[in-house]
Amino acid sequence: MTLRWTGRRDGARAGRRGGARAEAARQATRAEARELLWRAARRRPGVLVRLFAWSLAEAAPAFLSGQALAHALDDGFAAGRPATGLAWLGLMAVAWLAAALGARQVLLAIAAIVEPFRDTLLRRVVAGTLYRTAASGMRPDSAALARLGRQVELARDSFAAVIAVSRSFLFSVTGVLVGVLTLMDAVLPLVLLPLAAGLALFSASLPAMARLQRRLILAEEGTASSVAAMVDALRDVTACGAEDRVAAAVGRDVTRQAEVAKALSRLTAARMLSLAVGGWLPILMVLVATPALVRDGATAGVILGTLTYVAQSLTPALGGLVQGVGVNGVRLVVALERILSMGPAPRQALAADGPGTPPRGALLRLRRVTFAYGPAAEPVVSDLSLVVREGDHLAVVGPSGIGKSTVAALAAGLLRPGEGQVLIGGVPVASLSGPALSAARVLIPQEAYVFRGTLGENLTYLAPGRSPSELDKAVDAVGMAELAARIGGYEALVDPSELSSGERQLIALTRAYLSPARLILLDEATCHLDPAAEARAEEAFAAREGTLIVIAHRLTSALRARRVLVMDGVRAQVGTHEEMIAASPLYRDLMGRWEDPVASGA
Ligand SMILES: Nc1ncnc2c1ncn2[C@@H]1O[C@H](COP(=O)(O)OP(=O)(O)OP(=O)(O)O)[C@@H](O)[C@H]1O
Repeated sequence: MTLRWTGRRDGARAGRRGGARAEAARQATRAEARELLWRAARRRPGVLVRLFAWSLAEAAPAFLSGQALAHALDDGFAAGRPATGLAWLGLMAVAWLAAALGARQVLLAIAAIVEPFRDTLLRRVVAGTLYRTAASGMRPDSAALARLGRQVELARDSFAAVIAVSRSFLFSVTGVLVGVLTLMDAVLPLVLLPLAAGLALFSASLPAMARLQRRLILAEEGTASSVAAMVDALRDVTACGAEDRVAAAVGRDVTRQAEVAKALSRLTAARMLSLAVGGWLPILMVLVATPALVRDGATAGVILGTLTYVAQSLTPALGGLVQGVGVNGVRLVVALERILSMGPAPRQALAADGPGTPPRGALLRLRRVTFAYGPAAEPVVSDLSLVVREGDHLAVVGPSGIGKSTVAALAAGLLRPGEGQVLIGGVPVASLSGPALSAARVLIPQEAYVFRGTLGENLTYLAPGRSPSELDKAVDAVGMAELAARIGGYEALVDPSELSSGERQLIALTRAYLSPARLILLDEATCHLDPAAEARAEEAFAAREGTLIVIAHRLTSALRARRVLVMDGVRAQVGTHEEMIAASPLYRDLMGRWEDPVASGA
């Protein structure tokens, strides 16, 4: 057995690397977000064509309103031909009707783009949660799932809003500019130049606005989370007399949120300025330039038509863009970052294609393995190399949260390393198909899976076709004979809700014992058994052919193992119990505390 591990890095170097890693992760997440949005937009070209066509219909009033009013005035009412005037107004009414029809179809087309996008995100969130639950062996975090579900809804709504407003702006502005040009080309610069200036102002304020909007979303969430934590623990807070401290801590979050909101409202003034310049200045410029325009041949209708274009179409479209992109665009980016920073899509993370047959042998090799739970997170395992030979029995010990379960999940191929490689029997686990991986190793987490069915079905779940005598041997070896008799034998139905946690563990252990896998990983899989039952089960696995790795719940597991892997956060050391007592202060300390009831506080 060999081992190399640099452990978790600390200090300034780690901080710098952490910052660079976080930035790289943010860039990668953004690139992935862009790719997702782009894929969603072009997934159905037919929908895009429909969206374009109905957007034209929706923009009809933007193009026609000024023209219709100008003609209604010049050729109709001012020329004493009210019927002509009314006809032009009627044409405008038809354009509004077309726009109403178009608006409905536009909404349907946008829904056809954003709903599959939402489904993709939701599938990813649910599959990711299931995958992480399987890898960690813990209960699914339903609160986190609900939070991510809300982010998915937010992303869907914001995406829809961004498509709606940017599309509406493009079509309306094109309609207005073409309309103004056909009324009188001399008027065009009076509209176009302020519009360009307004857009430039808006673009310049956008990065700062996006930053602040992002900070506001995070601050709102921070306040909500600290208020929820306070409310949940209200009795504890009162019992400890910590009301003032907790109120001050929550107050700091509220103040932080208020400061960001104030800064954002100052920037909102800049946003209003861009709207004023791009949307209202053209009106002023047209009014001021009216005498000159009249001298150049502009009629009252041209002036009225131009003002209608600006006030009725251009200003609302610009306002929609400023509001829609400034707020919804940022919300979309933040929500996507949240969802994507959960980690890689499960399909990337799990072993998939590859040999359908399990590897020969159960030699486990971790080659310079580094793993972090999120793209920006500090690695839990860093540059770990480990060889556990066929037939070995290794116990993994270390303080809570140091990464023992993570190492077990990496060894079992449930987590894929960010760097390095895991091999079972010389074959990279990442290349094994699901069935081959299942046949090569079994990992039992704390939470044992027992389903409604017969005891025999539960025990032979990983090894169908085992004979009753084989079952008897396994049941006897692991120490569940008494339980099997109490349940009523292999044909008796098992109701998981009627079993204790320890009884469920015994069933899962016997199932693993019966499986063809030659590599067994017990991740605190005996934590609900009493010490004697735990010893019996572990000894049964140690006597079984193959390799055994035990994430120790009690330190007696280390005494039973041939080798011990001690993880202390800086280094990982491996050796026999005696070697570890001599070499590892942490191991000595753990053993000392365990053996000395006063020190251990027992
Ligand atoms: N799914 C996850 N997402 C993010 N962080 C995680 C996840 N699972 C574990 N962690 C973190 O990784 C670190 C190592 O966790 P791990 O469960 O491997 O430790 P452990 O040594 O097995 O702890 P314990 O003895 O308490 O079970 C911890 O800081 C934990 O909070």
